[in-house]
Formats: sequence, C-alpha cells, structure tokens
Amino acid sequence: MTAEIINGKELAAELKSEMKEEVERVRKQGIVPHLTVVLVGDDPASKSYVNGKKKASKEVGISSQIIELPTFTTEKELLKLINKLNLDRDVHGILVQLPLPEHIKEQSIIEAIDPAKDVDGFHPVNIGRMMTGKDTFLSCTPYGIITMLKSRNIQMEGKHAVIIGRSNIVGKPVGQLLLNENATVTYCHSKTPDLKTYTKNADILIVAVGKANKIDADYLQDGAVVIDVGINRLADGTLTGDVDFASAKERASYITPVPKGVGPMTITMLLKNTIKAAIGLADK
Ligand SMILES: Nc1nc(=O)c2c([nH]1)NC[C@@H]1CN(c3ccc(C(=O)N[C@@H](CCC(=O)O)C(=O)O)cc3)C=[N+]21
Repeated sequence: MTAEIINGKELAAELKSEMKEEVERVRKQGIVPHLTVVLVGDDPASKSYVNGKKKASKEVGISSQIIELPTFTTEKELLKLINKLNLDRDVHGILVQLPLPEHIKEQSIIEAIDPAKDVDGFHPVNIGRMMTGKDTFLSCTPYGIITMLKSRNIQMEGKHAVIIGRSNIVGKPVGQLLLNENATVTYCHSKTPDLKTYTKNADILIVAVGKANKIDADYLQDGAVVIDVGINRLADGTLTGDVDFASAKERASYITPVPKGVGPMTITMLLKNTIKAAIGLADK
C-alpha cells in the first residue's frame, strides 16, 4: 500500500482562507483579533517559529505583536508583563514561546496567563476543560492533528490509537482528544519496552519522540494512519520528522510529512484560538 499524504500546508491554507473571511466579519463588528507573542532569549529556532506565527496572523487579518525580551529577564519581570497583557483589553491572545530560559519556572508563567487569553491551551483550567470534553482552547498541535484526521474523514471511534511520547504539550493532550473521539488509546514513551508490540497494533500512530527517523515500516500495521509530530534539524540543515517517511509511506494508508505536515497546522490552530478568544472576550 502507498499512503495518501496529508499535506498540512495545503490544509492550513484552506483553513486560513476561511478564517480570513471570519476575521473580516468580526472586524465589521469592531473586534480586531490581536495576538501578543512573548519571546524570551535568542534561540534561533524559537525566533523562526515566532516569525511564522506573525506571518500567518497577517495572512488572515489578525493583528499581532512580538515582545522580545533578553535571556536575563527575571521571572518576576515576565509575570509583571503577563499581568499587564491580561488587563489589556486590546490583547485577546497571549502566547509565551517555550522553552523559557532555565531560571524561569515555565509552570508559573503558564498559570499566570488569563485562561480566557490562553490561546496555547496550556493553562491547567483549559487542560481540565479539554479532559472533561468541554468547550475550551485546545492546545494547537493536538488540535491540528485531530483536524488533519477529520479532513480525510478518518474514523477515530473504536480505533486503536497509539501515541509515542507523553509531553504535556503534545502526547498527553492528543491522547485525551482521541479518547474524546471514542478511540482506544495507548500511551508509549521512552521507558516502554518492546515498542513494536504496541505500534504493530496501532490503527492510528502518533509519533512525538524527537528522534529523527525513529519509526519505519517495521513498526507499522498495514494500512495504519501515521502522524509525525517530530521536527528534527539534521547537521546539513534539512528538517526531518520522527518517522522514516520513505519507508513508512509504503505500509501506511495515510501519512503526514515533515516539513509541511503538523507544523503549519499548529500555527493555524493558534489563529483559530485567537479569533475564538477575541469573540469570547468581546462578550465580557
Ligand atoms: N508556547 C508555545 N506554543 C507553541 O505552539 C510552540 C512553542 N511554544 N514552542 C515550540 C513549538 C514548536 N512549534 C512549531 C510550530 C510550527 C512549526 C512549523 O510550521 N514548521 C514548518 C517548518 C518550519 C521551518 O522550516 O523551520 C513545517 O513543519 O513545515 C514548527 C514548530 C510551536 N511550538
């Protein structure tokens, strides 16, 4: 079997053109959706992601601002800024780019953001709402993954979804969303012995391990749906996922590439959350 490729960049473009119209509509009601991105330090990868967010916001008519702070910014200073942004009625979405420098406790920053402006969906209140299946801001990568599956009408109900990786921003929440869709969910991680026993039984395999080309066709059941969340930059500068694409696509039914897969969808869901935040806050 040769898999159908789910191109995240193309799907993102379709969704962005729909969102552009929605932004035009809300702008007519006097709401100008605004996203503030806070970047602490000068990690080149973070800078490039943040610029991607700014560019995508512009494409759909969302106003955005990047606040760049030096690495030596203290936790207290950052908390003060967040508090100011929480109170600013013109700011609808607040995103603090992760990872933060080591001297800043990420969790205190995440918990300081007003849940109504938490377009990343990382605040414990929003995670709790997601777990209980309530309307909320879904974390962007998991939300993007579910949107990719739905775009191809891939059935989740009753299917065995296996997730490799248990991070708070990808693995754990994507499992919850799949469970909400009535999939049977198995979490695997770096301490799981004999990974193949699990992956071989996966109808849907979500790979978020951060190791280039770790999963090849040998790990897959025939016809599996393979979602590659990895972004690994090789020594020669090329970007590759956690899945050996050339090998896996010969056994999968659907597969997402890297680049042009989950990454562009992550940014697109952030825009969707920002519009939702703007509409939600306007009612307050
Ligand atoms: N608070 C916070 N929220 C995030 O959502 C967040 C974060 N911190 N920290 C880092 C990760 C990573 N992330 C990506 C988004 C888009 C691409 C993306 O668009 N990638 C392109 C390639 C981009 C390139 O060429 O470098 C692609 O896969 O086609 C990748 C990675 C968001 N993150």
